[in-house]
Amino acid sequence: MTELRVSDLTVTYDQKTILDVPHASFECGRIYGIIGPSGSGKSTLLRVINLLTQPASGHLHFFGVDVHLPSLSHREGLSLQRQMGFVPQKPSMFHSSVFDNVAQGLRYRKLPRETIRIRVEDALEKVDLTHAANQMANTLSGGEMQRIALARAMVYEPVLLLLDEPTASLDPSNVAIFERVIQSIHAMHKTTILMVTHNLAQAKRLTHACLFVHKGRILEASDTEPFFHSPETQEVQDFMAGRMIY
Ligand SMILES: Nc1ncnc2c1ncn2[C@@H]1O[C@H](COP(=O)(O)OP(=O)(O)OP(=O)(O)O)[C@@H](O)[C@H]1O
Repeated sequence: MTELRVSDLTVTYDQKTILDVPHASFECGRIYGIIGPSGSGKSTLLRVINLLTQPASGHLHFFGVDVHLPSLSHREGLSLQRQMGFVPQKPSMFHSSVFDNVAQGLRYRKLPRETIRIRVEDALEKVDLTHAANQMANTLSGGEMQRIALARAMVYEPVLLLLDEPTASLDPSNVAIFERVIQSIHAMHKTTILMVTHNLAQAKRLTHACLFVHKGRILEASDTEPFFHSPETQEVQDFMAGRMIY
């Protein structure tokens, strides 16, 4: 069942179109990789879906809610945004404890104190940071901060999780931990996940389907197995083989 869809989407900067997506759809409960060369528009696509970038045109069908993106009100945007979790490449930490960093979103939502405590403890356990709950968040390692960001994004149980190159600056052991956490979160909640990644092996390991973005367009989209083993376009074949694409 398709639950997330964008249509007639264009993003322009200085009168130049940098994203042009007539249609893209994502099924509920699957993990998608968004792949493509640098500057092709991957992050912009993620930011449009997260309502951080306003497109020149486009509709978003978000789990039963249809919105015209250029005329979306702040209030409506906020209510949709609260159903999504976003993990950027380099998350910034609030100057407070790990616990407070994860609790912040729930406090904004004015949840009862005890509910917050239970949810935060549960999220910290999932990302294996229970032991660090009372430490200052900005004293932790890059890999641990990335897991705090994931806990922060997951703690209010979003229906959609958006990851923008979340492991790009991590060493292999932290990449492995982060991937394990993603897999266990997905197994537990069946969250729909969209992940921009430059790491092809990671996309193979984690995703059910992939999209290839090139020059602002989605050139290819298919399940992960055929995407990697029988790509249809020359550009994707070249990209997989490590050749320059134009
Ligand atoms: N705020 C902005 N103002 C002007 N141009 C922008 C802006 N944000 C992005 N762009 C341009 O839009 C294009 C797509 O950028 P985007 O960050 O989406 O690419 P990307 O595929 O995620 O790249 P990378 O893999 O290097 O992160 C690039 O040419 C970029 O320079």
